[in-house]
Amino acid sequence: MADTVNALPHFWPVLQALPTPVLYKEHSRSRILANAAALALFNSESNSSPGDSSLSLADIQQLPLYNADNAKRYDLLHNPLLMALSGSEMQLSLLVGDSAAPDSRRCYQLHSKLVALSFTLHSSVLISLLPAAGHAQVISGQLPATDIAELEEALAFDKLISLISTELINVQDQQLDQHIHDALAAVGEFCHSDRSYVFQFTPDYTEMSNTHEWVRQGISSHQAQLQHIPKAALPYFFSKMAQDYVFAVSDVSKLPAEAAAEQQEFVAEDIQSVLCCAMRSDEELLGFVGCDMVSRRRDWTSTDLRRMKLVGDMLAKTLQNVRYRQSLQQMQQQLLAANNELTQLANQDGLTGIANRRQFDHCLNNELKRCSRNGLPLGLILLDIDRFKSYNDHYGHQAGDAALKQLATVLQQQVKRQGELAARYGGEEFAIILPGSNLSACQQVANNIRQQLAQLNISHQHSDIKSYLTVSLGYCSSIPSIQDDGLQLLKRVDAALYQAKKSGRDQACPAQ
Ligand SMILES: Nc1nc2c(ncn2[C@@H]2O[C@H](COP(=O)(O)OP(=O)(O)OP(=O)(O)O)[C@@H](O)[C@H]2O)c(=O)[nH]1
Repeated sequence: MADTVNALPHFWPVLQALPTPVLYKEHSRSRILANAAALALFNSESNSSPGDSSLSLADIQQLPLYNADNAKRYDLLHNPLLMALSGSEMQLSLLVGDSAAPDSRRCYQLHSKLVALSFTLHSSVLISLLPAAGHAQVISGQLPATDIAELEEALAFDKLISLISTELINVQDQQLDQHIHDALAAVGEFCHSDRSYVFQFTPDYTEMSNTHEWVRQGISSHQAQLQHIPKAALPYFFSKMAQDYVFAVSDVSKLPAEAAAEQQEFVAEDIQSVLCCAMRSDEELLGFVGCDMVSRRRDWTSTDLRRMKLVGDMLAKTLQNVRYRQSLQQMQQQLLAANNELTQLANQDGLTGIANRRQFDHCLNNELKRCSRNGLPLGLILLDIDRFKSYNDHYGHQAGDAALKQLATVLQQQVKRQGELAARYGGEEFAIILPGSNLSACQQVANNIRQQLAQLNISHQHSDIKSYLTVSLGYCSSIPSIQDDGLQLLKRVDAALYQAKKSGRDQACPAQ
């Protein structure tokens, strides 16, 4: 993944070195950073690899946290770390430690705060655990009645889903995979399944691929083999999914005869029970989310179904959002490219391809202001082909067009520096803007143009000037004042061009 995604906040080394366990979670990221003291505290329960300073939501859920007042283990619904990570500011005592050895549990004071350390729009959460003096008195709690337990479990699941969906609402494209993985891990842990996964269908519903997977420790993964599975390989599954949007099998050995291919696949993956729910958005079947039981069989209940459907709906909306966003971005890029093309067309002369009058006016205005601000001279050359009417008359309009293009190429070669522009001013008249050029530099450019045109030797046997095509040029240069406008400058350079014509053509005259 890109460095920017994994990059640690700049203040992290400070928190990392603190002797106090600290957790830090940025609003827009699923990752929960844990400093060395926190990793040491949670080490035995965390799945994090050595050297990794982050924990997942699933890691946090597994931590053995106990209420300091009654020594009861916190369930998911009341887990203070999860509550703090979802944005509740709090301060409370809790016990952390071994479930088998109550005496080894240590008491911590949990402080959580919403902070804006990373200058993002959204707050981040900073949690610290200060060791508290002594153990709280352990009170043996009573087991809750079954219906309360069920209610609590249902509430806990809803809380978990709301936590995950909050993460998914703001998910950035490059974080999507991590978030889906976190969601699958949380669902897998919560539903006590051995695998949980997401498959996506191709838009024509002829193939499916296992795009995301979570597996319990010790359970084998089959994701690599479950890519591009054609409809023909698992016809029963594909038709069930398209028809019912659910595939729930409590005992795979009891699948009907027409599901022989599916049964063979389930046996190969050691699956005893399987539950899959469609991910649908706007009636489109995007894929499905599912879970497997490997270590034991399980009779799926309506609650299991409801939960899996909830997760499927949530992931479908997320995937669809990402797709919308991607197609919107694509459309924006196409619009931008079309816009650029239009702007270019609007500023280009159709015949010669150099700047047109519109771009010339715009550029002259800008350069006048820029040179006036910086006290720089602004040079301007105006030129006109000599005896072009007779050229057209004798050689034809098409040959005239070709000559205009050749001249434009010569002019374009003169402009190299930033702000310089060669343009077709109109008809057979051209202009060059030369910011920063004094009168002698302009004269130099004008002479270059005459020389290069002479070298091209575009035959004009009907000219009374030379036997080839020539141009007359007027040029001027001055440091513009703030009141100067382009019109005054053009009048001066036009008068110089008129002078060049009057003096016999094929020459360059400076403005007075
Ligand atoms: N082939 C072609 N000719 C053009 C184009 N635009 C203008 N012209 C021609 O340019 C010629 C300009 O002629 P005039 O303004 O009479 O000037 P001239 O014959 O060049 O003579 P002087 O400028 O006095 O040397 C006209 O015949 C126009 O038709 C164009 O896009 N293509």
